[in-house]
Amino acid sequence: MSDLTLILLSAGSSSRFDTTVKKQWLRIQHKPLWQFVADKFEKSGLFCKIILVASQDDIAFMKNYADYDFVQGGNSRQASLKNALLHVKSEYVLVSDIARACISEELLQRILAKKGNADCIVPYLHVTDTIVYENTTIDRQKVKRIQTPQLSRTKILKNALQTSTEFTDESSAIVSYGATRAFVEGDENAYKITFIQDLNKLPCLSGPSSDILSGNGFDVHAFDDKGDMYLGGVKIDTEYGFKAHSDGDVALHSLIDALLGAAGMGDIGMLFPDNDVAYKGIDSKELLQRVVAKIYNYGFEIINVDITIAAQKPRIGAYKNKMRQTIAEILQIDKARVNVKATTTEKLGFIGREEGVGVIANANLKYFNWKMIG
Ligand SMILES: Nc1ccn([C@@H]2O[C@H](COP(=O)(O)OP(=O)(O)OP(=O)(O)O)[C@@H](O)[C@H]2O)c(=O)n1
Ligand SMILES: C[C@](O)(CO)[C@H](O)COP(=O)(O)O
Repeated sequence: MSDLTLILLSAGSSSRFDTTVKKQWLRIQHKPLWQFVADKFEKSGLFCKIILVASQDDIAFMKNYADYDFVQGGNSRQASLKNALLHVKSEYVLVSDIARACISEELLQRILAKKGNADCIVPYLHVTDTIVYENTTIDRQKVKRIQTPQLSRTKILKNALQTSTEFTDESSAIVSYGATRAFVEGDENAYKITFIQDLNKLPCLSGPSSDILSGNGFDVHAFDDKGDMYLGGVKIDTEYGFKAHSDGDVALHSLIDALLGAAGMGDIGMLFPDNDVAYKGIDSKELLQRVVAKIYNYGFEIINVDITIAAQKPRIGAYKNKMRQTIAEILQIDKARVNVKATTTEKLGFIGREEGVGVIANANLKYFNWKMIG
């Protein structure tokens, strides 16, 4: 049985990456980056346990992809690491940034070959540029660029992190604690994705699949003889509204389900339960905005949507253009890619009897093509 646990840190918010997608959700074919990295480590068969640290929201979605041990992250890299360490019992722990996506077998073996030589084994690279610190040129022979993965004695690392000082890597905490660090040669390919331009430096990654992912949504709301009516994000001029926990915008609810369906993200009730007071009377445009943010964060782009409103009443024609405009703005796509249709049901069924409205929607997504940028 291995005495080594792997912790993959994936709870960052990608603020310096500065684009709509979080870097851990870039796709390699269909796989998110975090899964691509985790699967590669898992294949080595070296670990008794693999822990993925991620945000609470992400974990809910990550579970759809793979069965790793997921642990909720904290507000800093170090806080995330401390949360993960609570679940580590093995003598040794290897910690790596998910953002270092191209870790070679050779680098891993170089690190593991030194196991036991020091409390922390660290890969590093030489510096070849001139280094100026404030206004002084310093001896670059004495400077090292530190990478991950880093191999630590679990007990020492846990103790070293019992401090309020924030360290940017494990080895710095361990040295500050008075324990020992040994270096091994790093690897330029183990580059950390920090800025969008770093996507140029990842030889081990192929781009995302160009498949189109489609989803559908269906929702019905009964009329209420009081209240305001909202449909497709637009206030409709009626004397009646919809019975609902939210504002009852059945068109946006159907569209949300279509988007979630295409992304494989469940349904509206899972995200916004209708017994949660937080959503009482909520503007459905806000719900759509939250879903759209997730869709982009998780590495998707929206190609087009199509909505059919089945209503004997009210008449929709005069509002269609405003609905398209409103929805396009929230989805951050051209109005031309948002289609809204309306139909009666020829007086048949509950819609024909003017008891309520039903809406079906379709959405098509593709993956964010980071290869075009990188
Ligand atoms: N609260 C945090 C912050 C960072 N990380 C992880 O630590 C690694 C190194 O962090 P960095 O590259 O800085 O990622 P982000 O924090 O996402 O980036 P930024 O600082 O630009 O927001 C990443 O794999 C990141 O997911 C983490 O697990 N928990
Ligand atoms: C741990 C690390 O990758 C070593 O170089 C680096 O310190 C992480 O820094 P970040 O600011 O959390 O990306």
